Amino acid sequence: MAGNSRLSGFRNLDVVERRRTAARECGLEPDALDVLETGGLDSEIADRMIENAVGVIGVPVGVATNFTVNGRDVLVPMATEEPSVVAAASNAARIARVRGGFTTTSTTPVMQAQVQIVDVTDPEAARLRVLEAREEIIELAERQDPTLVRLGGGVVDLTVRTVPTGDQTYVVAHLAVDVRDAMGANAVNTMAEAVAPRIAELAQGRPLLRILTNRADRRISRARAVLDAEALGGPEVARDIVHGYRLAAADPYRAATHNKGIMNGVSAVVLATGNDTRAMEAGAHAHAVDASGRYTSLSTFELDAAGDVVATLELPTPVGLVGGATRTHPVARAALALTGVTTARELGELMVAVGLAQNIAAVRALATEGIQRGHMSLHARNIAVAAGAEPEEISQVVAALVADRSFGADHAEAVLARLRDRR
Ligand SMILES: CC(C)(COP(=O)([O-])OP(=O)([O-])OC[C@H]1O[C@@H](n2cnc3c(N)ncnc32)[C@H](O)[C@@H]1OP(=O)([O-])[O-])[C@@H](O)C(=O)NCCC(=O)NCCSC(=O)C[C@@](C)(O)CC(=O)[O-]
Ligand SMILES: NC(=O)C1=CN([C@@H]2O[C@H](COP(=O)(O)OP(=O)(O)OC[C@H]3O[C@@H](n4cnc5c(N)ncnc54)[C@H](OP(=O)(O)O)[C@@H]3O)[C@@H](O)[C@H]2O)C=CC1
Repeated sequence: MAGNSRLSGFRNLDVVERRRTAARECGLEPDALDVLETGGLDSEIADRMIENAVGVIGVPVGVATNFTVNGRDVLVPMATEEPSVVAAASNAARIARVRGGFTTTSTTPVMQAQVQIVDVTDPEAARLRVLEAREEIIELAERQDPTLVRLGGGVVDLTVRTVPTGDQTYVVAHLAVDVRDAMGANAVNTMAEAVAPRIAELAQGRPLLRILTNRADRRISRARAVLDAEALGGPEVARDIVHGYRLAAADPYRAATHNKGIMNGVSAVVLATGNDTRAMEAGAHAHAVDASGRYTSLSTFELDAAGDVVATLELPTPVGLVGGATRTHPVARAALALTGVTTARELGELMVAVGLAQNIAAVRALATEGIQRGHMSLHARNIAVAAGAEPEEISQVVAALVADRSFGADHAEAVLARLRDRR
């Protein structure tokens, strides 16, 4: 948690000053974020993390300001290669703050593993035979992870489905497990492999796939924010934001982009905290398919009786504070310390608040001046560097590109050549 996340002028500090300021606001030691200077990972650690390691890739980590979540200020670490993402999240958090920021809730952190049984002659009866052994199967599963059970987690449910396919109907058992502060994939996969032979015996079939489902629809985090119409730019802007959302709700072509904007924020926090970006993305896009099978918007925007915009977002949040790279990656540890979260649920809720902020900023820009002014002004620094600008030339090239509202590579090279000619 931060004492105060409303750090106006934070952007004008240099990188070291920003680290010191963020650490101070979050009550951390002054050097607590210094590991971010180098990315925290050398080839030796990398070699222990993946196979055939040949090195590491750097990704910038920024801090989003202005966030209030459930009445408490928080500074948010975001790892992203995309310009304007951190600015946009901070911008929308500043607007949401006017009406108290983000309110979040979440379910118990339940992940599910699937056990597929093939070659079953009587799948409907097999389903019931497996359910009749519910207690025995749950006990066998929980024996695999005494730590989790000791921490108050463990199996919360056993369900069995029959899944008809072209030539046979599979029996598919689901183990639903409260994984506490873990992402939980390894934990539930171990359980699934342990119980599969017994389930197959009961079903009188052959066990095949035993793996978690990334459709983590029993582990949901939710965020809601009221956006003051005046702070958004006035009642017309508020109405146009809702029109922008409605297109995403009705049209899968727009929904994919709308949801990508949400994931700009979510994935950046997932990556900064050493969590599994693919699991989060898979869960989110599966959740974007509605009951009729149509891909739609993950968020909603409505006008309330006062004419303010109320924005909501619900997402599966398969993320942890233990396991995976969360404790082995030094940057992940520093990033988690910055957030001050103490449970995986709080982390998931924070991610959803950031996703909603990102979505609000993008849709507001699209419903008003368009995305290019804000986004390209910040991306112009990359364009200037790609055109060959030296550090002392970058700000002049950026200023010219923004003034000309022209961001092509040829134009940047021409601006740079003119600048050098004038010297
Ligand atoms: C870019 C802004 C924020 C400019 O917006 P602005 O109104 O020019 O900014 P401002 O200078 O008035 O500052 C307002 C606040 O924004 C923040 N801010 C502003 N600039 C900075 C900066 N340089 N560094 C750090 N923070 C910045 C900062 O919090 C600041 O308040 P302060 O704290 O200073 O009092 C705005 O235009 C915006 O929100 N645009 C949306 C950009 C966006 O969504 N980018 C994502 C990439 S595009 C994409 O991939 C997704 C998309 C768009 O396709 C999704 C979709 O279609 O839905
Ligand atoms: N499809 C997918 O998404 C897949 C993802 N993965 C990967 O799995 C990894 C995550 O798996 P995960 O199970 O979280 O990792 P771990 O197995 O590393 O961590 C979970 C274990 O940590 C121990 N633990 C200690 N403290 C806690 C606590 N407070 N809450 C919960 N558990 C605690 C538990 O038991 P104990 O101490 O006994 O270990 C638990 O089983 C990620 O790296 C992910 O990329 C893997 C396969 C598939």
